[in-house]
Amino acid sequence: MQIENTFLKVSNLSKSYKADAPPVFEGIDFEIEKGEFVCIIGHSGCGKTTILNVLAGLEEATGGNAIMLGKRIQGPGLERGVVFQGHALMPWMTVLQNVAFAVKSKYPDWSKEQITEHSKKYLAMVGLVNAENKKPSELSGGMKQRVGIARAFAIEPKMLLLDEPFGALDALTRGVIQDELLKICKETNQTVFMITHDVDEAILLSDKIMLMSNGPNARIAEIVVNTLPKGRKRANLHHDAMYYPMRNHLVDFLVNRSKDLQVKGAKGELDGYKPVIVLPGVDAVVA
Ligand SMILES: Nc1ncnc2c1ncn2[C@@H]1O[C@H](COP(=O)(O)OP(=O)(O)OP(=O)(O)O)[C@@H](O)[C@H]1O
Repeated sequence: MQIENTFLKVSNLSKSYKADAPPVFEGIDFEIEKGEFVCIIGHSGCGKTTILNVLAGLEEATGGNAIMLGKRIQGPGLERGVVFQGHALMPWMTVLQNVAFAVKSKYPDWSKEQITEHSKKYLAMVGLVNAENKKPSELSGGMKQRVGIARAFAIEPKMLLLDEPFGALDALTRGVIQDELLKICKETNQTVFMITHDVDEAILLSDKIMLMSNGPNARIAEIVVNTLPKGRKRANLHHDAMYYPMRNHLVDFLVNRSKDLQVKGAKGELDGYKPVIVLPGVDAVVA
């Protein structure tokens, strides 16, 4: 089977938490290329976090598999960095120590100086040089989230997994961190899988947006190609001619179409279903 050329290939993934209940999701197929930024959107409970946890190796799928760079994902690994909504910092460690701890796990042979220098480089990237000796309890929510991002980037993961990392932040802080994330991803050609509920965030950041139908029996219903040119800026995004076709398409899905597949899935009528590939404002084709 020729899988080595695809960075990440997810095939026929399904998950059931209870044997006597329908699966949360099933028949999940998608691919991510190196350097791609992919967002996933869907209503609460369709299984987005479960998929991310399978990719992180924190959860086992019931069926199917996820293959990254030719190797099946099994268990957590430092080639994948995760940022959770709740930032999960170690409260007894300083900002620098939180990042350095992760760096030491990834590069156990490095000297203390190397680890410190590397950690500081990533703290600088997220604008936290002056906070390196603070404890998490002394930081704002936005600062904690930046430490989580610096920590995830500092282990130089091949894939970054972001579970609504900005969900709890105010709009201003969120915007600043989104800009930082975009900049770092561009500089490092980072591959990203990100869960968000915010369609504007998805339009700003992503190369493609996967839309999940409602659970149980959730599917990837559509893969929407982001037709807005790269180099996007929050301030003028809404002036782009592609912005409203894109935004309307995403919102229409969430409001109107997200339930459509659920009924068919519950009747077992979706065997072999492939997501529709959509280019809003341009065209719609079935894969
Ligand atoms: N450990 C678990 N045991 C049993 N059921 C679970 C477990 N984790 C998740 N579920 C169920 O699986 C379904 C999908 O949950 P998941 O958190 O993956 O959804 P989600 O799309 O990320 O939701 P949200 O947008 O609200 O975060 C939900 O119905 C949830 O109750």
